[in-house]
Amino acid sequence: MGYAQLVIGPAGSGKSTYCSSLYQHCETVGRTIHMVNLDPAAEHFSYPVSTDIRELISLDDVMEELGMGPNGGLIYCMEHLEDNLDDWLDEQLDGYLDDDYLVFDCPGQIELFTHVPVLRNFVEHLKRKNFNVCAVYFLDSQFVSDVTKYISGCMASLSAMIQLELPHINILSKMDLVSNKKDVEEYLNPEAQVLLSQLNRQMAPKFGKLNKSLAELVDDYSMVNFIPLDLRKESSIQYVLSHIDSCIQYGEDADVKRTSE
Ligand SMILES: Nc1nc2c(ncn2[C@@H]2O[C@H](COP(=O)(O)OP(=O)(O)OP(=O)(O)O)[C@@H](O)[C@H]2O)c(=O)[nH]1
Repeated sequence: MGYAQLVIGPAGSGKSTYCSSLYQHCETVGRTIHMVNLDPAAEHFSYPVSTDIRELISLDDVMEELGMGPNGGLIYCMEHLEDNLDDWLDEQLDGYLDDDYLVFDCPGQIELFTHVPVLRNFVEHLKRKNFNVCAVYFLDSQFVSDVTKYISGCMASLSAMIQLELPHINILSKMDLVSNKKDVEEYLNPEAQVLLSQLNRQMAPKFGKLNKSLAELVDDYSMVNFIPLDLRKESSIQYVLSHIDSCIQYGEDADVKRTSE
């Protein structure tokens, strides 16, 4: 059994920075994790990359050789990965041991976790290879400065949840930029009534029915709640990690083995 985090979310939401801080944190506490780059456009890393999609295909090459633009090129690269799950990916995964813990740093193009099936097929492949996988969805805390932005962030996260069908954790990133923590509190576990009154305050009355449906949708999927992450604090990283670990049952098998010995 292997364990994996799939780190997803819009471009610039803080995925790679989280990966780097998580790696450092694990080093400090003496825990081994392996970082996998799934972004064919990435250039610089502040963590050691143990597996890199750019060894299979890079966005630069695709743009140069096929004359594609950055977004079409990225989808092309990811579809190429999908075509190579049984050979390239399996060869990479065979290099890891049972119980290894992988962190996949994904590209930020939103279509990859809304309607393009590449990541879903990628995840299905990992599951067949006996990995317990958790989606870790990043939303920039600046989204909670405005309820309409917040709702759009929730909708994107919901669509990733529905598309990937994985245990799913939402992270509110860049908490160091939030000066008043009280401002975000009501968004961490949002209540339909609070969202609705805020939406109605900002939007024209003709959107009343739409606002009600959106607020109820977020409330119905009570899974749409957020864990705040402040990378300046080790305790905050540890808190997020322990939530993810419990989602993928990391550590539980080891505990069972220890008790039965
Ligand atoms: N203040 C602050 N800035 C952050 C934090 N996390 C990321 N950033 C900044 O936000 C920008 C984007 O961060 P990345 O980690 O590259 O975001 P990403 O989601 O990997 O972006 P893509 O690779 O484009 O998908 C960078 O300038 C980071 O320095 C944080 O916790 N606090």
